[in-house]
Amino acid sequence: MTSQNNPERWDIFCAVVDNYGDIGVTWRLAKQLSAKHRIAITLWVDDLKSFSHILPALDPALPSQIHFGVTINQWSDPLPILYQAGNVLIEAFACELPEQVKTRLISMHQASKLDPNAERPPLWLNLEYLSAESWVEGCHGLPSMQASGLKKYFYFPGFTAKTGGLICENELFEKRDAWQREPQNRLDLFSSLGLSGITADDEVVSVFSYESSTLQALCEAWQNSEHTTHALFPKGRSLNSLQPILPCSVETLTAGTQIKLGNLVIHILPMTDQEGYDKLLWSCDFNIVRGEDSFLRAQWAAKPFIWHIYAQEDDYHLIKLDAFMQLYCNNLPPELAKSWKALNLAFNKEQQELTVSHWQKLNLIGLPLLRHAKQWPIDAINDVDLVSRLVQFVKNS
Ligand SMILES: Cc1cn([C@H]2C[C@H](O)[C@@H](COP(=O)(O)OP(=O)(O)O[C@H]3O[C@@H](C)[C@H](O)[C@@H](O)[C@H]3O)O2)c(=O)[nH]c1=O
Repeated sequence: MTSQNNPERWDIFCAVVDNYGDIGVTWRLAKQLSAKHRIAITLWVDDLKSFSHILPALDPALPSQIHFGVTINQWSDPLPILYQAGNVLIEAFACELPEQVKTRLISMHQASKLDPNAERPPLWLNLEYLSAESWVEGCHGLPSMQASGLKKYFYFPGFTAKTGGLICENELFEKRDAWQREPQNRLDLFSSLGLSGITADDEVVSVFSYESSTLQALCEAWQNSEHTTHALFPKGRSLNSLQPILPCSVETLTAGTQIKLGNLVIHILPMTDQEGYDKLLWSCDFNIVRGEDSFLRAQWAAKPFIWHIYAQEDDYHLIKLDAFMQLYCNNLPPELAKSWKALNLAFNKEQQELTVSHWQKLNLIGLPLLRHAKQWPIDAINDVDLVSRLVQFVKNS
């Protein structure tokens, strides 16, 4: 089936490695291609159960269903639904395509070599992970010749004009600004999430990170600080690090639970859909985020943040962290840049005391950082978002 105004049909394949990032990014991509460009998108996902955590309306038992105009198919072996080649085929993050799909691509390729009128295979792209490293510009868009003679192109998201860009929906910033202009919105959101006792003057921090001993250190600092801090933790990995300071076992915590420790109130959040999570980021004073998608959404939220980067072998993630921090801090006053970088580095290296001391310094210089956080999305988008660049890339290929 194709969409009303656009005859194109694209397939996206996503294997959920662990966590929610792979499906989080591909789901945003699929929704935007469908909504903005009216392309008929089929998203094939191998783990619908994980997907349902960020799309609660999804029924993991169904082999095929439609949400936000996107057809979502179960990817199991063999595929429960016949793969019918469209115009474009995206494999997310180098996932290994199903045999049936590869066989189909090869037979289409061979047929089109013999007969110029035969249907051509779809344009095949591999969507890569986001990185701010400079080599990305040189690799974005390069083809790789497969043994079958087919070409696969590497599509690299990135922060500069020569990369594939960043996923950002139309009018996202206008919607965010309208939300943030009205202070009641955040209070209404908090109460709709079952959070009570948050007043307009309280500091609110969201925490969606991996396990880290620095979380305990930060919580202890908030506990002893002079003002009230509300720390919002979606049920998940970051909570494991708080066990030593919790009065009960982490396993018994459910959404809505509140734990008061001195001037700190820890709230356990339900996981919401992505639109709900965006609003949460817009509503907090500070966000601790991770991985790829929440990291980008924290930037679009125009609020200061710590990025807990996904750990890689030989500490390669620290190189990626540094590349991003250089870029993010380009237009920041040197002292502030130093402080924000030091905080992020200390958090990622699990240096507890340093994290706390840099956090405390950051509070003193909070306002310029907030101003920077507001300007950054406008600079980072570099005129055109990822989906627009991707559609153009496909047209030019
Ligand atoms: C907390 C929360 C998150 N989310 C979404 C936001 C994101 O789309 C997604 C989380 O994804 P990330 O922030 O990328 O973090 P992650 O740690 O879950 O994913 C990671 O997975 C690894 C396998 C990848 O290699 C990493 O690069 C990274 O993407 O969950 C919700 O929709 N609702 C929620 O309540």
